[in-house]
Amino acid sequence: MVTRHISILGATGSIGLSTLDVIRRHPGRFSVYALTASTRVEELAVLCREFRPRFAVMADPEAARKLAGLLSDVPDTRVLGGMEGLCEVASAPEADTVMAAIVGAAGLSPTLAAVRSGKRVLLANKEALVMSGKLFMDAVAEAGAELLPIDSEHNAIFQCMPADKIRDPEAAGITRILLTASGGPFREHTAEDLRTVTPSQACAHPNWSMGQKISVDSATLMNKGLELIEACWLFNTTPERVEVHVHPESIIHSMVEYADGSVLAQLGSPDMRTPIANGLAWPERIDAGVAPLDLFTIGRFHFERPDLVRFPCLRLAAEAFEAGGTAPAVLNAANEVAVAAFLEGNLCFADIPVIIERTLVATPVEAADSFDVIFAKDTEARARAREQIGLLTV
Ligand SMILES: NC(=O)C1=CN([C@@H]2O[C@H](COP(=O)(O)OP(=O)(O)OC[C@H]3O[C@@H](n4cnc5c(N)ncnc54)[C@H](OP(=O)(O)O)[C@@H]3O)[C@@H](O)[C@H]2O)C=CC1
Ligand SMILES: CC(=O)[C@@H](O)[C@H](O)COP(=O)(O)O
Ligand SMILES: [Mn+2]
Repeated sequence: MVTRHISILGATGSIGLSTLDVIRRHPGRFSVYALTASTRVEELAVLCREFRPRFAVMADPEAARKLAGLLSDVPDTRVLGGMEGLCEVASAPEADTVMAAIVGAAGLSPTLAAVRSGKRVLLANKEALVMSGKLFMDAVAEAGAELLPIDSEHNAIFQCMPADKIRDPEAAGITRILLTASGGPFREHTAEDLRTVTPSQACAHPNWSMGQKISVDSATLMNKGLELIEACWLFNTTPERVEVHVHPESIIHSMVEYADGSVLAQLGSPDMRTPIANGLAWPERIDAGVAPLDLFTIGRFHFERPDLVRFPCLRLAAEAFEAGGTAPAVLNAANEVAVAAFLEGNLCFADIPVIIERTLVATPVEAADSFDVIFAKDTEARARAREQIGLLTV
């Protein structure tokens, strides 16, 4: 058994901690090369004491100074700071695998650094791919990186496809991808109710325990919109061949339909350690610490169509993908700004799609010719989204 040397970007988050839980179960198989976080210094210090990585990186330079102080008696671990430090550990030759689990656009540069260094990249940070689409996939191909989907739906789809036809589903006889969605905590709320829901209600996902930003995305259905775009890039397909099925139990993580009428599905308890273990050990299977599925207790599965009137974010994402160029980067930036404003109590939940739509209208689409164009659009769209929030709240 060859030991994999892993850098975890976003180690203190929900995906980061689940990744470390799987690694903890297989001491000979995995070794931790680097752990990174943004501001949660104490949490990263505790993880460093347990896993003894060669590097620990705080995106925030002041936090990096604090971490160096906390780890002054841990000589095995060198502390770095800032985006430079993140990119350095993501591309270091000593690591062969990178878990990309930073939330949002902040993950794009370090994830890209890992891709360009030809690593096995375990992609949880869907925003990086949504923002840069073709540029990102071209970088994967050019560097010969091994991109494995960690997002539960995409990992399920990956498991239901022949491994050598991931980028050529038609050649595999695949006719459709059935992307499942829980519907989020407000699936049965009226449009009126959606005006008064709180951040803590939005973050209380019915089935998954996740970070705040993705939890709000699940509640607006923007998560499914981002995942629709993610599926199109990962599996080289079009939105017409991806159909969202609301499945409130979150047990079927997605399905793949074949020309002969077969539909293959991947099922499991809603626990991210399953797709994470799949990516870490692929093509082998290892224990993830996940309890066996008890279908007798679950009893029934339900399916319904998404309601695009109450949850317009899914429509907005499909339209941005259709518009192409920099539109998905604008969608993503506006969503990040709107979700942050909602979490801070400065925007009503029902106005999240309003801000995104107005930002998309106000920001001209350009050809996505380079990553520089994407980063510039991201900055421009954030400023426009903040302007729109200001207009709405005066
Ligand atoms: N949670 C889940 O089950 C799933 C998550 N994903 C995706 O995985 C990614 C991570 O999600 P999740 O784990 O829930 O998020 P969390 O908010 O729980 O964790 C985010 C991690 O990123 C770090 N971080 C935040 N901002 C920055 C920044 N500006 N620069 C560098 N690091 C930063 C955080 O550090 P700190 O702790 O210091 O703030 C933390 O380690 C997202 O893209 C999400 O969409 C996909 C499928 C499922
Ligand atoms: C665990 C995971 O992959 C999340 O993206 C999850 O899918 C969120 O659930 P819904 O967006 O389906 O509510
Ligand atoms: Mn998902």
